[in-house]
Amino acid sequence: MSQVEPLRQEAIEEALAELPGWTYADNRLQKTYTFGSFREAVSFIVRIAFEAEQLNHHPELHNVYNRVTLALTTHAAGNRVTARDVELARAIERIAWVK
Ligand SMILES: C[C@H](O)[C@H](O)[C@H]1CNC2=NC(N)=NC(=O)C2=N1
Repeated sequence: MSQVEPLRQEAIEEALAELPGWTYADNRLQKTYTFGSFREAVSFIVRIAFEAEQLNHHPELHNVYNRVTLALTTHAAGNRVTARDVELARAIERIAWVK
């Protein structure tokens, strides 16, 4: 399936141009979101969980109080960034804007 092929560096950079705050490092797309409270941060995580299940693609999640750090990579592509990670990052951006 083409979606599980690793993206070329140029494709990753193109995608990142439309994903403010996201970076590419260690074969992952990463971003840290900061909220007003722990409750908001956990709410964000729960909404991501539903989206991840819909997409059948799951982020690595790390939470400290009001911060949530996400790392996206595709296990099925040998832990490389694929179009599925870009799709999930876009979905997460939409979720982050809905308060
Ligand atoms: C069977 C199922 O499609 C796979 O296990 C899915 C589930 N979620 C996944 N999430 C991520 N991040 N990478 C995967 O390769 C992946 N594979």
